[in-house]
Amino acid sequence: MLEPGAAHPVLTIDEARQFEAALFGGDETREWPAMQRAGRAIADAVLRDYRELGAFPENARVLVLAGKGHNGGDALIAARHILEKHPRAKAAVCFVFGEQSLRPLAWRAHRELAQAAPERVAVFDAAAVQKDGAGFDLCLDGIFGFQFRPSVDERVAQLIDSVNALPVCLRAAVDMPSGSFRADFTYATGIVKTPVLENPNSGRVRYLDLGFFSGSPCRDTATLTPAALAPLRALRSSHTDKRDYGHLFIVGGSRKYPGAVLMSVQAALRSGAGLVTAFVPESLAPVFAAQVPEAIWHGMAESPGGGLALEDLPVFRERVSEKTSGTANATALVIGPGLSRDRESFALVTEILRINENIPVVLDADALQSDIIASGKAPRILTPHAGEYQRVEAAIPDGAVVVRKGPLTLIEHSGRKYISPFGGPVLARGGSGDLLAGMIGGLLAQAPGALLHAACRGTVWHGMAADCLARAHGQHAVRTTQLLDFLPEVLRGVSQ
Ligand SMILES: NC(=O)C1=CN([C@@H]2O[C@H](COP(=O)(O)OP(=O)(O)OC[C@H]3O[C@@H](n4cnc5c(N)ncnc54)[C@H](O)[C@@H]3O)[C@@H](O)[C@H]2O)[C@@H](O)CC1
Ligand SMILES: Nc1ncnc2c1ncn2[C@@H]1O[C@H](COP(=O)(O)OP(=O)(O)O)[C@@H](O)[C@H]1O
Repeated sequence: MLEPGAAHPVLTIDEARQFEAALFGGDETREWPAMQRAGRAIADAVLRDYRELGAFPENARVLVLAGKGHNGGDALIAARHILEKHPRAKAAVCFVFGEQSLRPLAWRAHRELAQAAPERVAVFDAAAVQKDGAGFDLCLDGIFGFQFRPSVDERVAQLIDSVNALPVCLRAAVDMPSGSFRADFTYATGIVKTPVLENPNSGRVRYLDLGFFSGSPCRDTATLTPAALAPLRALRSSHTDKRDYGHLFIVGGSRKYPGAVLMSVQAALRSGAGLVTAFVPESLAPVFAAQVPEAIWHGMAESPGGGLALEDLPVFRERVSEKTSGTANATALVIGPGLSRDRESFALVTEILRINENIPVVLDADALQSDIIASGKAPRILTPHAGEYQRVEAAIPDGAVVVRKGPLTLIEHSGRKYISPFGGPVLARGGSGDLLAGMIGGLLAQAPGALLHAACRGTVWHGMAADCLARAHGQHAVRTTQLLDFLPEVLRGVSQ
């Protein structure tokens, strides 16, 4: 179990309906403040995410697609906040079912928007939206909420299709994309509902915590929150030294993929681990030591293929058992980054997994092979991407923590699932996974009994740092390892 607040439940539509009925009892005086909070949270999140594109344009054109109910109200309130922050921005509001169809709270939200910026808000009918060749900087989709039941009527479907075809820099859906609306981001207000996670039109799912939940989630599926990082934000105890922060051993690298293990080591060093020792092919060790002197580099005999040879197994065995700086040996292992598919290296790591079954291990990349993941009994975290997951799925041992990486990373353990609503396509470049493995390993080395915590915390931290990177420099012209420079910012809450 994670600490309270680190994960909030993901609910089915029926559960969410019951939950909201219990929370608000259909009482508009209680619903209105929640709608205000949702609208503000959407505005803040949209403007923050927009930074991945650059500055929000001074003369931004914002298209608001408002349905009849709460989602329309949330979108209208969000538009008001955006216009208040950007005094030259304009909103085109399309009441998809007509202005007269608005329910009381959505109507109130509309009135407040119109009063806040009367000369900058225009009502567009569907035809005006469809004809708008100039396009929009931002579109807020608040047509349907989770009360929506397919199917969408023909007229609305056509409007959504034409909005999909318009030039729009960022498409944001409130709570759930309406029909076929293709969102770049979906902002789940207060509750993440299961269909959002399955909808291919959701884009990136952002959870906006409106304070509905406290305590530990009692559901099988939960969404991780920034509170998962809380322990990393605390001051370290004064009477400590490096021996108190774990010793991570990383095994990997090959002549074919030298860089992957170097990236894992760099990430592990940034995760707070006291000591990091890397076991790499001997031809690589001196170069790596010159680049990253904080790690202890151990050159191992090389196989003819340029991987780690089996011959140095006794050396590794000795290093695992000996004391370093008077402290215990390795407190966690990471095996796999850049290992390559060398038979000897596979044999070596299979044996390494049998040396000490008390040391928890992260198995990544090429170490994700059925025979390897089944070797030994040490507690383990597996970090497969979709292709690797397919390769090893049938062999995953009971009790393993599995970090299923992808656009929406899912962490599975003992029948529970935790999703990470952080990170984005800026991570779609070689090395992102190597960094994640190093971070999870470094966290695990510091708390070797807490596998689930290390997996969740590492994934959240990595994803949030990726978001900061993309906001600072965009998604395109960056290098994977730049993510590491944003790890402190995530913990210290600077300009997120
Ligand atoms: N700079 C470097 O040295 C880098 C080295 N790398 C190393 O490259 C080796 C091979 O890694 P691969 O990840 O290509 O693994 P594999 O070649 O084992 O991929 C297995 C299967 O998964 C598919 N696949 C690959 N990436 C995927 C993704 N992100 N999502 C879904 N399916 C995916 C592939 O098409 C393939 O069918 C590993 O040793 C890895 O550590 C990579 O980490 C990239 C950076
Ligand atoms: N489109 C995306 N959105 C969010 N995260 C992504 C996206 N693409 C990749 N990632 C993340 O980047 C990492 C890639 O890992 P992996 O595929 O193992 O790459 P590598 O080749 O660098 O080891 C994972 O953490 C994955 O979740």
